[in-house]
This record gives sequence, structure tokens and C-alpha cells, in this order.
Amino acid sequence: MAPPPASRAADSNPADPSRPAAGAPEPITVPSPRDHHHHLVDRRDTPRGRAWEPERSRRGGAMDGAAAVKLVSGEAGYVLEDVPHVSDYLPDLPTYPNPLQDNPAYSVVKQYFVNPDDTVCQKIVVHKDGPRGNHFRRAGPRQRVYFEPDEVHACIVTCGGLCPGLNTVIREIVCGLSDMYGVTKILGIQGGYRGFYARNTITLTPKSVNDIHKRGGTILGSSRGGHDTMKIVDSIQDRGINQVYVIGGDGTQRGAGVIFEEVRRRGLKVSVAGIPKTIDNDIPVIDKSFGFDTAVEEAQRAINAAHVEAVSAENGIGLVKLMGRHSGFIAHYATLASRDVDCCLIPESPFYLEGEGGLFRYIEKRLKDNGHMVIVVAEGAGQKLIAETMQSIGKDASGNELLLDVGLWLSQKINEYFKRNKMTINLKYIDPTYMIRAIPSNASDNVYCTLLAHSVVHGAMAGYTGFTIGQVNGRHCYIPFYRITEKQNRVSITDRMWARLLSSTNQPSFLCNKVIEEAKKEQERTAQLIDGSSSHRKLDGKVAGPNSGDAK
Ligand SMILES: Nc1ncnc2c1ncn2[C@@H]1O[C@H](COP(=O)(O)OP(=O)(O)OP(=O)(O)O)[C@@H](O)[C@H]1O
Ligand SMILES: O=P(O)(O)OC[C@H]1O[C@](O)(CO)[C@@H](O)[C@@H]1O
Ligand SMILES: [Mg+2]
Repeated sequence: MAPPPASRAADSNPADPSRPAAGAPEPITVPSPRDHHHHLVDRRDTPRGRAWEPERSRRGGAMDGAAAVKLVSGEAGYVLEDVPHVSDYLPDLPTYPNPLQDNPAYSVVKQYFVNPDDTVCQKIVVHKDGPRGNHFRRAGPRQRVYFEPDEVHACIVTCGGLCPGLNTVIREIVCGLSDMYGVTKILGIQGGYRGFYARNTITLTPKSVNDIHKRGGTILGSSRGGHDTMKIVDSIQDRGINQVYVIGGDGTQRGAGVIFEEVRRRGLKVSVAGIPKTIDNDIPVIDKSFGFDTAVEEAQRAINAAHVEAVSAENGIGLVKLMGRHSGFIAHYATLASRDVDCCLIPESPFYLEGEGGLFRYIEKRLKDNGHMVIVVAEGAGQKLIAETMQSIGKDASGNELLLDVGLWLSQKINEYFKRNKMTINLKYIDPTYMIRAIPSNASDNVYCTLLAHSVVHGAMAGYTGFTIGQVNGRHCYIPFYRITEKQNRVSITDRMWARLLSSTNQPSFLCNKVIEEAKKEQERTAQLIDGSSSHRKLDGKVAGPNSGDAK
């Protein structure tokens, strides 16, 4: 159980000083990235060297206010964006030798423990005189840990939409904790965040999770909405949980950030760690999210079916809708992989239907030249166009805008156009979205999930908290929550990858100069941010994989 807080928080409950009084203001909000950036700019103005000092109360324990952004600056524009640690606010915690040193499987590994000074750079394409830019703390096992195996009481929760690989991550957190660190107390929180206070928990053991990676979905269940910070942290405290593993997308990581802030405010020795999950690949900084490869692979089956249907009919059109609320990565990569696609529509690239350069003219031409065509559309594409004739359908329980069905809408518009123009077409609309999301992860995603899960376990055991595990340029690192949630990762339409797609499909770009100029400006802002040299960090960027902001 966590030690009692040393100082009493404002609005505290007399029965339990670490909790807010009944009727106290509801959830503490995550500090806005702008607050962080304010710190950031101030700190960078300091002479080089260790720029950050942990914000802690004199006696340690409960704290008010947002966690400091931990920045360390070094030679040649080097900046480390470090993550919080339980010792930031509980200074006198004992440490223990890492049990891995006696583990026969791992003890033979040369240099198994990572050097505490290892960091991973966000920018790998550099110029001789350019700044070294932002870095993150390298993930991996540390020589000393902040939890004894017997003391650990871990819990795992999955939130948001499904994604291939969720069960693999659950399995590997459980097996990693158990096999590498000898941890025996691991709880599964059922049904997402609200499960902390409204549902039962299940005990997770290596045996109970043994073959779950072969199944789609999440054995724990998931949900949207229901994030009641106080009730969640009360539940963590009441159950004596001291490691919280949160698997989910941007919303989930935001929720984990708020939980971390409240845990820290109460002065609890609890590590809160996130594993980013999103089939849309919309999480910034990281190379790509787990399940993305599987989704792209599975999308090929739908595209193949659309192609077969299209070639077998007179003026056949196969239309496939894929997921991608604000980010069209699945559609983009599935199109590039397939080579059967004649047109790919994504949210980042607005399109229009009528007139020269519009979609209808292109379809007409393609049918005349080739007799058939395949269109892939991301679910978030064309939403503004559809909204001109249809009413919005509101929001989901997490506050995400519900999308109008672009596939049905487009099918209807295409059919109407060709009827008007007295041309026979055969359009088949395929919507495989949930089928793609609900399958188990493929082999490569399984390995990726395993490594992410082990890296997050090493981080929590070492006492790091308030972080998301992520792969950046092929290396695993600990990334502060705010960096993952401050913006979404989107397909860059001025990037060479999108140009490759346009040249493979030969579709019109639909772009006017204004849109191109805006996209270019966004790319420049992204580059400045990775340099770590900009005093106004508004955007983010990445270097490798589908999250590339840098053409390869
Ligand atoms: N700003 C926030 N503060 C606290 N909790 C949040 C916040 N945003 C979202 N959440 C909670 O996080 C959970 C998941 O959020 P959401 O439904 O947006 O999915 P997600 O994690 O973004 O995943 P995906 O979009 O990939 O399905 C929900 O329970 C929601 O209440
Ligand atoms: O129907 P649900 O479960 O709310 O999920 C739909 C959304 O979830 C995602 O799969 C992930 O955010 C989106 O692509 C999609 O819009
Ligand atoms: Mg989301």
C-alpha cells in the first residue's frame, strides 16, 4: 500500500486527507500543453546543463499543481524531454537490485541493463551544423528498481475502440511482470475506465492469459466515456494498486494523464503508464501504432474482393470504406500495398465531385479507359461535403464526433451521377471496417506488442510514471503523456509518401494552391518542433514509419 501523504492537499477529506472532500471540485484537468511549453521555453533559456529540478514538497508526499515538465538541455541544441518519476514527489524511496540479474534467461545477456544516460533522438536526419533536437529517455531494464516483486499490485485496463493486438499487449504485460520480475498480483479492470468503479475485476496470471493473443478484441472489454478521475483514483488507492497500465488511444492517454496528476497530488507511490493503441495510427511521435500493420494487411482482402467484383461487371466500381476518423493512414497504406486501387480518399485531402478535376470526371475517364475501377475511402473523408446535405449525428460517449457514412453517401452520389448521364455502372460497396478491427494481430504486430509490453513494465518497475511507451526511430522510449496527446498524427499530403500514392493511382490531387500552402506550412512547423529549437512548440513530428513527417 502506498505511504500516507506527508502534506494535506487543499479541499481534502478529513476522514482521508489524501482524498478530496465530498463536493470538492470534480476532475483535475490535465495541464494544458501551453503551460508545459511556457516552462519549456523558460527552461531552455537557462545555460546548458541540467535545466530541470524536480518539483517536490519539502517533505515529499502529496502535491498540488501540475507536474513540471522535465527538460534537460545539452550540447549543440540537445534537449531531453524526460518523464516523471515517483521519486520526484516521494524523495526517500528505497531501491532494490533488479531481479533480472538473477534470471537465467536474461542474466547471460551482455549489457542487459540500459545505461541510465541513454536517450533516443526524435530527429535522425541531421545537418552538420543543425541542432540535435528533442530526445526521449530510452526504455529498458534498469539496474535498480523502485518496487519489490512482492510489493507490486498491478492493474491493466483497455479503453476506446478495438484494435488488433490488445490481447497480446495484455498477455505480455502479465507474462513480463511475472517472468521477468516475479510479480504475482495483477488485476484486469473490466470494461474500460468505468470498470475501476462500476465493474468487477479479474485476476490475471500467465496461465489465464496464455493463448489470448490468438483472439481479437480485448478479454477485459472496453468502453468510451465514464472517466471519473476521483472515483478511479479512489479505486486505485482502495485496492492498493501501485502500477497502472493503460492501453488506449489519444483519449485514453489523456485520461491516464489526469489519473497520474491526481495520483501525484495525493502523493501515492503508483506508476501510471500508457501503451498507445489506435488502429487509425493517429498518435504522434511514435513510428506507428500496434495493430496498424494487421489492419493494412486485412484491408487487402476487402480491396481484392472489390477488385474482383469490379472487373467482373460492366463498368464495375468497387468501393471500400476503411477506418480512419481524422487520419487516413489505413486507406493510404492499404492503397499503396494493393496496386488495384484507382482512387484513395482521406480526411486530410479534401475532394470535390463535380466539374473539371472532380471525382465524377475521373471515374468516367477511368471506366472508359479501363472498364472498371476501385475506390478506397477513409471513413473521415469528405465529412464537410456530406454535412452540406446531411445533419450531424452527434458525439459518442467520449465526446468524439460521430461520422456520417461516407461510403453510403458516395455510392448514392456516384449512382445518381451516372443515371443522370445515362451510363450503366455496377457499383458494389464493401464496408469491412469492424471486421478489420476485430481480428487478432499478425505475426509482426505480435512481436511489436510483446516488446512494447516488456518495455512499459521495465519503466514502471524502475519507478517512472506519467509516460507512454513508444517506438521512435526503431528504439523504445518513455514519452511524457502531454507529447502524445497535444496533437494528432495525420497523413501529410505534401510528403513524398502521398505523392507516391498519387502517382500509383493517377487520381486527381483535388488540391487548390491554398490547401497545398497550408500543408507545407504545417510541415515546416513540424520540422521546427523536432529540432527542439522553436520557442513556440505547437506541433509535433516524427521521423520513421507511417508516422513520417519526413519523406523517405
Ligand atoms: N480529456 C480526457 N480526460 C479524461 N478522460 C478522457 C479524456 N478524453 C477521453 N477520455 C477517456 O478515455 C477513454 C477513451 O477515449 P476515446 O473513446 O476517445 O478513445 P481513444 O482512447 O482515443 O481510442 P480510439 O480513438 O483509438 O478508439 C474514454 O473512457 C474517455 O472517457
Ligand atoms: O464504433 P466505435 O466503437 O465507436 O468506433 C469507431 C471509431 O473507432 C476507431 O476505430 C478508432 O478511433 C475509428 O477509426 C472509428 O471511427
Ligand atoms: Mg481517439
